[in-house]
Formats: sequence, structure tokens, C-alpha cells
Amino acid sequence: MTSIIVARALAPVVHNSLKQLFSKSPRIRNYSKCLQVATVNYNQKRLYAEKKTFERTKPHCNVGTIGHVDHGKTTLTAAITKVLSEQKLAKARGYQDIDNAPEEKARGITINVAHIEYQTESRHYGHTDCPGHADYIKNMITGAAQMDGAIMVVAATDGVMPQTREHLLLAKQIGVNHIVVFINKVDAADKEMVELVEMEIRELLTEMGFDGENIPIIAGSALCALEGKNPEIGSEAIMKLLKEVDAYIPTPVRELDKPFLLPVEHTYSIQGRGTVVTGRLERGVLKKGAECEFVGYNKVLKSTITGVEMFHQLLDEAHAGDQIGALVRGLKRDDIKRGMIMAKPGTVKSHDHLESQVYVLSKEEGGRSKPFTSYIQLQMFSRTWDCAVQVIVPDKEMVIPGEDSKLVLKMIRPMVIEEGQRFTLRDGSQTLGTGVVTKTLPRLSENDRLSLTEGKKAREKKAAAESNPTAK
Ligand SMILES: Nc1nc2c(ncn2[C@@H]2O[C@H](COP(=O)(O)OP(=O)(O)OP(=O)(O)O)[C@@H](O)[C@H]2O)c(=O)[nH]1
Ligand SMILES: [Mg+2]
Repeated sequence: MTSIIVARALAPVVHNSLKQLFSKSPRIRNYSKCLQVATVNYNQKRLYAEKKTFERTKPHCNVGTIGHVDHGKTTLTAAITKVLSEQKLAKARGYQDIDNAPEEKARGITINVAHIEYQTESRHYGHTDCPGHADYIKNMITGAAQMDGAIMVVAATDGVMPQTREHLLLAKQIGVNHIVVFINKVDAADKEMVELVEMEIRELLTEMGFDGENIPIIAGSALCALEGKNPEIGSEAIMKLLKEVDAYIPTPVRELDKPFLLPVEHTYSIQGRGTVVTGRLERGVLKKGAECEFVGYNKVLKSTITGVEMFHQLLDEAHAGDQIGALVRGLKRDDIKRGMIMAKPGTVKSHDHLESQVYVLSKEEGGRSKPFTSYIQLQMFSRTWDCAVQVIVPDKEMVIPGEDSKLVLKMIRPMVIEEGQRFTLRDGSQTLGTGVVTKTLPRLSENDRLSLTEGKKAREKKAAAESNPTAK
């Protein structure tokens, strides 16, 4: 022990004298470079070795902020960590810490989702802050796909706005059924306005199929909480909100006894360590040393998991529901893509052809106004991937908005699909409906796949020829 302490204390002195010595001769300078690289690697490995181990003392739950652009989702996220940090239940994260990409800072909006950690007395939380801007809805869908419940933020100054509606709709489609509402910016609105906004939200929630009458709605000001002003609408409102989140959003039952599966959300390259993939472990238990397989985009890549972390703390084993980073051996960052599935080898398969049951939203529910027929091309979102699909309506002429229909989907590329898997279909910037995979079908032939990329006219011609083979 003493020798380790002495060696550590002497290391910088030895390092500096060697550096001075080496820098004198140009030939020896190369050695100096090597030494620098070795030092960086050593420091990174030391940092890794000194990381704390995560202690699982409370149930883990994934929540996040959704809602219209600029209504205060990121400010609320920062405020929650600030208020909880005063009780030693979180590390305070500043607004700029959360929206930290240069474009986010320049535009003052969220583009990428951010994952933050905090605790209440009863649970440990992973919190995903989603973007509200309509252009980044794809990131919102991926973010919301990881949540067990959501905090919907509505500014009292604006009330219900287009993405308030759209985010609620998508949350419902994705299967996020438990929502708690925070009416923000009450410092800038009068009491009557706040009451009106609350009524408007309850109406909308009911219209969208949520329990509008009983969903907890808390009014406050995230900015006041963050700046430590007006505690009754600031920090006290945040604590009230967290109490409701604790009580209203149930901890889901996790599938711990199944083989592990993690939909990849991001990949990072860590110098001296390798590649880290992040995402929420959907099922099973993941241990360091486990063999794994990455499946999707026409690839199956084998690897071994050499480390597991949760919010920068080491984990002995990750459980379903945990938001984790896994260090994998022998793969480069570019080999792995968002949307791939990391799973126990041989337990998942990719498909590009499936049968499904889809509910097509009516116009009033935010869906399209016109019916559609076979060969329409849509975007399918499931887990963390999205993919272009061609729709075949097998047993009727057309599908009318507001009805439930059997649809055959042909995907432009094979991805991991399982029976019972849920997905959302979007048409450009509009959500069309939600469905569940009822059956996977044999892989598409090259010929079939080509027809996916054909122009609309060519498809219509082909369809006409197929339905009337005698016509020239
Ligand atoms: N007056 C007042 N302003 C607030 C409050 N909370 C947030 N704001 C301001 O509202 C603006 C938008 O806040 P953000 O937290 O970036 O909003 P957002 O919902 O995360 O925005 P996107 O992620 O881009 O959709 C900022 O200028 C905040 O300072 C509040 O309680 N009162
Ligand atoms: Mg934001």
C-alpha cells in the first residue's frame, strides 16, 4: 500500500524530468510523444479504474420531459437536479450542461436528447430531456421509447400548442401510458390563465385517451427553482412534482429472466478503451464478460462486453430497465449504428417483411384526412430505429382513417423484428398510426426489394397489370 502511494506521488516528478530530458533532442522528442500518449492512456485507464461502483439500493425508473418547443423542458430538467442536489440526491446540472452541443447553445433549443440521473427518497431515475422543435421529432420518438412515464411540460403563457398535442399522441402510440403534467412559467402568467390552461390540458388528455380527470397537474416555475427565487412556485413546486412522479408513474415489471437485449441508441469511441454503446436494456441481465451480437442493417457482428456503466458508475450487472453504456471489444464506433440490437448471440433475427395490425388515426386524433391504398410508402419507427416501408393492404381496397387494419409491410432493409413488437408509422411530418407485429414473413426477394424503390407511377402500373393480367 505504502509503495503504491509513494509511486503515485513520484510519478509526476519522474514524468516531468523525463519530459525535460527528452525534449532536448529532436530524435528523442518522438519518445516524448510516445510518453504523452502513454500518459493519456494511463490517465484514462486510471479514471476508469477509480470510477465508483453503482449501488442498487432503490428501484430504477425511466422518465423524461416532453412538450412544445420553449415551454421549459430543459430548464425543468436542470431545476430538478438543482433542487435534489440540495438534498444530496443528485448532482446539479446547469442548463448549458444539458443542451451542450454548439448548435443547441447557439439556437437556444434542444436538438439531441440528454440523459440525466437523480434520485428521490423512493426511486432512482434516468431522465431523458427531449427536444420540442417539430424538426427533431425523430429524436423525441427515440427518447420517449426509453421512458416508463413522462413529464409533460406546458407553458402557462402559451397553453396547449401543436407539439403538446403531437408529443402526447406519440407517447400514447409508443406505449408511454403514465403522464404527469407540469404547467411552467406561472411567474409570467396570472392565476386565471393557469386555471384555463389546466382545463385545456385535462380536456386534451381525455381526448387522447389518457385519464384526463385524475392525471396530476402541478403548476410552478422551473426558472424560479433554478434561480432559487420564489420557493412556493420554485423549489416547492418541483418537490410536489417529484412526489407525484413517484406516486403516479409505476415501476414497470422488468423481464429479468429473458436473454438480454439492448436497442442501441448511441455509440462513442473512448481513446485507450474502445467503443461504448448506450441505450436502455430492454430485457434480461447483462454482465461484464458476456458474449454479444449486434444485429441490423444487414449485419451480424460478434463481440464481448468488457465493461458496463450506468451514468458513469461501474455496474457489476445491468438489469432490464437500466440506462447503460457497454464497452465492447474489437469493434469500431462506425461498425455499430443506432437502431442495431445488441443481444445474446442467436436470440434475435432480422426481417424485412411482416404482417401487422395497425390502428390508423382519424383526422381528429391528429392523423391523415384521406384514406390510403396499397403501395403507399411510409416511415416505420420502432425501438431506436426507423426505416422506409411499403404498405400492402391485403384484404380490402383501402384503409380509412379511424379504422383498424391488417397491413403487410415491406421494409427497405432488414432490422430486428419480433412478434408483438410495437411500432409507429409516419407519413412525412405526420403520424399515421400505431401497430403491432403479428407475424414475420420470409425475406423479400431481390425483385421485391427493387419494387420498393421504384417510382409511384411504375408501382401503380405494375399493380394494375397484376390485378388485370389480360390487359395489355
Ligand atoms: N418566465 C419564465 N421563463 C422560463 C421558465 N422556464 C423556462 N423559461 C424560459 O423559456 C425559454 C425556453 O426554455 P427551455 O428550457 O430551453 O425550453 P425547452 O422546452 O427545453 O425547449 P426545446 O428543448 O428547444 O423544445 C428559456 O429562455 C427559459 O429561460 C419559467 O418558469 N418562467
Ligand atoms: Mg430543451
